[in-house]
Amino acid sequence: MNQGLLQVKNLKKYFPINKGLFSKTVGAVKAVDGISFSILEGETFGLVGESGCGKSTTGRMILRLIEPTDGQVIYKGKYIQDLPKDSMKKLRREIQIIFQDPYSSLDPRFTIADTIGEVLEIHNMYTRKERTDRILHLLEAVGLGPQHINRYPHEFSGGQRQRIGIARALALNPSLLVCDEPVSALDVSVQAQIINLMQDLQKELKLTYLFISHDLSVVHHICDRIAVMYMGKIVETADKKTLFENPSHPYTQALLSAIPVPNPGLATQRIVLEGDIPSPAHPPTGCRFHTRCKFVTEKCKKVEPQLKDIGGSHLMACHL
Ligand SMILES: Nc1ncnc2c1ncn2[C@@H]1O[C@H](COP(=O)(O)OP(=O)(O)OP(=O)(O)O)[C@@H](O)[C@H]1O
Repeated sequence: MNQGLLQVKNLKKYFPINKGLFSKTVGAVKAVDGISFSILEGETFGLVGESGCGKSTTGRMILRLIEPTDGQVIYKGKYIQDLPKDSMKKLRREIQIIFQDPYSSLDPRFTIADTIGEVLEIHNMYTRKERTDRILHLLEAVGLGPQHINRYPHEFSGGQRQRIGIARALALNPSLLVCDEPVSALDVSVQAQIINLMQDLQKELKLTYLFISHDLSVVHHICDRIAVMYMGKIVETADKKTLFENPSHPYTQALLSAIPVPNPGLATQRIVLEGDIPSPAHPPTGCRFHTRCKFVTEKCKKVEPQLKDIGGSHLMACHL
């Protein structure tokens, strides 16, 4: 039985809002506000939603780049917030990140050999001679060649730079990759190449992906299961087929209605979301989506809906 590789339980991140000469805390941005999900070994789990809904903050807490305000992240049965420093260093090998913009995460003064070599060196992996072999092997795995090893980031195209970002993330043999909008900065044709590469690598190296994206077409390509986030909360979770064929939350329905459909016969009417996204510093009462929902009732304005199983592990948080 495939146990969850990673579990997130009631995870929260509130960023304090400080004002005035003495930086007094006057409120908080509720970036992530009590979310729970688990990721199974070998799957691609998508986290989708509009800009600012808390996707990247969730990813950063899983990597322990920032500490949660509350809740737990459990990796292979271990509570990562409780891990001592040396165990945390080992865990950092197992959970790696691929960024949206590899250019800003690659040091322009470093060649590719330096960039990947540094990661191996920090973790005391391989001897100096073995490191070069490892880097060549990684470059080959991501579709680059030995001729690239001594080149600098500016000598590569966007797609090639993302390949380098992937090679660097794979250098320590991780199990879980947090992929934070990994193809959003690329042209559509290059996006497809990178997605295909990621899928091939996943099979070959038995990787598990948390795939963060605002783009449902991309998520449709790569994800097995998907959680839809709105203002720090998960509003719906389902396997890909269920979510795309039977979206149940009005927010998911609106997001899906906005993506181009390959077969116009299947096209649904576009649902236009009313109004702007409210500020996460002052989230609406009751259901956070009620200010933009065309099915809103009095109950939605007062009572916060809980995420409930509506059948076949399809979870949804809506009063309707
Ligand atoms: N360090 C921080 N301090 C204060 N507020 C923050 C910080 N980081 C993120 N936020 C706020 O938290 C909310 C969630 O941000 P987050 O980056 O997680 O969203 P996102 O869904 O990943 O969106 P995007 O794709 O635009 O990055 C936003 O309102 C953002 O402004």
